[in-house]
Amino acid sequence: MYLRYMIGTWQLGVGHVALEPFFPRLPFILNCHSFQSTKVCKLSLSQTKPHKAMMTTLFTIFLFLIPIYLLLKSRKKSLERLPPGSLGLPLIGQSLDFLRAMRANTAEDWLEQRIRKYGPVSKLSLFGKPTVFIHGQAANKFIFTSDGSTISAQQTESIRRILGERSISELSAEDHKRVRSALMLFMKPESLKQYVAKMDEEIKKHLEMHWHGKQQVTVLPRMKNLTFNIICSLLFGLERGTRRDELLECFQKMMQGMWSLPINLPFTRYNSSLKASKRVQTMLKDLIREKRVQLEEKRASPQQDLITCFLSIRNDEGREELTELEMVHNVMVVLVAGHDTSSVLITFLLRLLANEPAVYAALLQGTPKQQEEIARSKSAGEFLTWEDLAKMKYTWRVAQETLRMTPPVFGGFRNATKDFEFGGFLIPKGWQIFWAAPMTHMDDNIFPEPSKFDPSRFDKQAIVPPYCFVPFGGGPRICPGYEFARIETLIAIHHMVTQFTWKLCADNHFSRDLMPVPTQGLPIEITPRILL
Ligand code: HEM
Repeated sequence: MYLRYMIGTWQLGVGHVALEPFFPRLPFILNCHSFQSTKVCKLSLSQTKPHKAMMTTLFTIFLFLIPIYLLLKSRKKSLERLPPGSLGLPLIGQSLDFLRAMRANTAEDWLEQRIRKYGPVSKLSLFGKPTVFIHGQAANKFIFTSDGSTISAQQTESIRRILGERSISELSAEDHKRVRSALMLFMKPESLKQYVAKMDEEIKKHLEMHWHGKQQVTVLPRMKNLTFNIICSLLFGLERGTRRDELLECFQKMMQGMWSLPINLPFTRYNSSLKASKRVQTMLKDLIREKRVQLEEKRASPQQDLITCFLSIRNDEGREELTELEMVHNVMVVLVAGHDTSSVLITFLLRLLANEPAVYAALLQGTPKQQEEIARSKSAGEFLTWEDLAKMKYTWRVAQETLRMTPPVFGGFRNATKDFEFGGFLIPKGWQIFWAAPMTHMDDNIFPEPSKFDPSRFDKQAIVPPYCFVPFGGGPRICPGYEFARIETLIAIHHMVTQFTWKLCADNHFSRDLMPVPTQGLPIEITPRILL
């Protein structure tokens, strides 16, 4: 606003009409320059030498002012084409308001208010950067499918400093494809099939240790622990022990400061997050080096875990396809992207099943084959198989509906890599673009009666319009952990519903930090269940 005001004032000062009082002879000077041969002019020029000097000075000033005038005019034009809204205070912008709304679980309303006030495209400032908020099916499609020449997926500088500049989310074009295909080699369904039994074992162990013999469980922290352990064991081959505990401790510190204000002073959350990130990186480097030796000595196999898989992918020259830094940063990003999200999904599924007895009953005993029947078909100690998971269709629909109503990832950012137009507005190079999943998930034109929990919406995937159900994002950057998350969620829910019943001990509210967090982490009272 201040800038606009200044430019407006400038314009008045140098504009054609306003200039005349300051330079009453300006038309004359111009005429002189262009028509020196006219009689009047010749006469005038020959009159006095000081007069001529003054005119030359004024002419020089004028020539100097023209480019400034044109620059400011085009700037003003650009500013006028920016989306409506305010950038707020420098650095802080609307970050605190937004974080406050997230914590109060009113972020959807906060965004709706913006839409009512400013329309479908508006500007604001989040996490230290000017930002444009866009929403809806077309906006999602644009965000998820635009290539790096218009927008890039880079995280904010503050997050990049924690997660590293070579992580998949920072990379674009060929680099992104190269790292993503390395990741997908391990994360594709055909590969993950082999790990169903291992995941099953990890989940059973978790229930034995933390659920059986207990009357109360606080779900969210337990699930974070579980999903962290699953990733450590399956993706990094890091089994239970002090090393895993130390990694977990550092990792939790790192996560705590990720979405705080990026002020790097000794007492800030951000500062301790940066320190924890350094420690996590050192630990991962050590792990990678150990695994490299194990592979060389044939004590490990390429398919053993994600790290051995990364180390075994070779380029045309026979060298490792990913640099060591890329391995470290991508292992970190998988740890962050994979463990919090899935733990939130499982937690909110347990909350939902406590609140919706009919859904719980259908999931347990419905037809065709649901969880109870699948459990009955297993002998003691036998692990679930890929085929068992294929039968859990209703459970996954319930999970999808949970993801629609409470997406673990509220939204995300992209960066404009050049000036471009969206919705008739200019989005300048360097600005962030912010998308939010609930804006389509809770749109009653897309999902009628959006506040009603209705898993049948996902009976036939085809009826959900594209780019409207986006808990896993979309396009070339769609979550590569989708299948991994599906498998661990189905196995966890299978064991929980067949071995326990539960009821909530606290109220039903939740806040967002940025992930959804139920009151007190969702304490539940559990009772063991016997299969008949
Ligand atoms: C319920 C569970 C999960 C949800 C809701 C979820 C959600 C998302 C979303 C929305 C994105 C896209 C962000 C964007 O486009 O800006 C994403 C990307 C990503 N996710 Fe997930 N995710 C989940 C589980 C996982 C798991 C289990 C892993 C790994 C083990 C994982 C790894 C990743 C990675 C590496 C990316 C970045 C992909 C890229 O930039 O190409 N996610 N996830």
